[in-house]
Amino acid sequence: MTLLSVNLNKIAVLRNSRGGHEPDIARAATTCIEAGCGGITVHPRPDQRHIRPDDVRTLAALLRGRVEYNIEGNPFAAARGDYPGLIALCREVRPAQVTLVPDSDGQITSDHGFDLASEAERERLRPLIGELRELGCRVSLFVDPAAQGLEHATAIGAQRVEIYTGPYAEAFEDGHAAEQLALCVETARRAQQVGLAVNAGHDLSQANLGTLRAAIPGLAEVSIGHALIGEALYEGLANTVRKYLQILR
Ligand SMILES: CC(=O)[C@@H](O)[C@H](O)COP(=O)(O)O
Ligand SMILES: NCC(=O)COP(=O)(O)O
Repeated sequence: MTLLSVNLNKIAVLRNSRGGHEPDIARAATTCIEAGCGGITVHPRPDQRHIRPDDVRTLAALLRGRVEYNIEGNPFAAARGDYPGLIALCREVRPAQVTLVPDSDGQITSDHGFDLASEAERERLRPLIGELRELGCRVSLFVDPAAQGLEHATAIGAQRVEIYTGPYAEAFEDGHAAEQLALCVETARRAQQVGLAVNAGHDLSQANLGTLRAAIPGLAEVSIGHALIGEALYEGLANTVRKYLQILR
């Protein structure tokens, strides 16, 4: 069973474009939950272009005891304005899972994972992972499709990795996904071999998800936002979530 976690960033993009409360994040989350999703993902960023700290708090209250809450983001990005930083938000709301992502300020979206072959990178992450685990959060690290150094991830406390599927999705669209898919599959295999559970995400869609899912045995979770919310414009949010769940059955 692969859990579907719906990323609501793009609902917040639309809302923020006008100010006000619509479309409403809580209503969108409730719709996804009632349609059967297993989790909700948000990726707050210091520039608050989409998910804001208050959204993180609202969703925490709404999701508790219902579905998994996955908060993604860069733990090293500085607090800015009323954005207190990723770790501070996690201290407040204690999500089920925190996915650490090494994206920089102002980056249009995530485009690479942590370099776990680098001891310096690992030592920066180690205390943060320790604190998050003490808070009761499961910790996942965003990694490249051809990630190296996975064998060190459990030693610093990580329990999962999320494989960055952007290159796979791009290759799929161009009709030659085999090479990128093989990288994801091999990374998943090596991660599982060292005791890490495997998540995947970025630019997954109804078109490319089934192939990825079939190729990675034991895929624990996919987090999907951009394509899913786009598809929902045509098909409705609940229907779209159900279609993803069909693919994951
Ligand atoms: C880690 C990842 O791939 C997603 O969280 C992606 O970065 C979505 O974030 P945006 O919606 O800000 O692009
Ligand atoms: N972790 C990936 C995610 O949450 C959603 O990414 P995308 O589907 O918006 O590209």
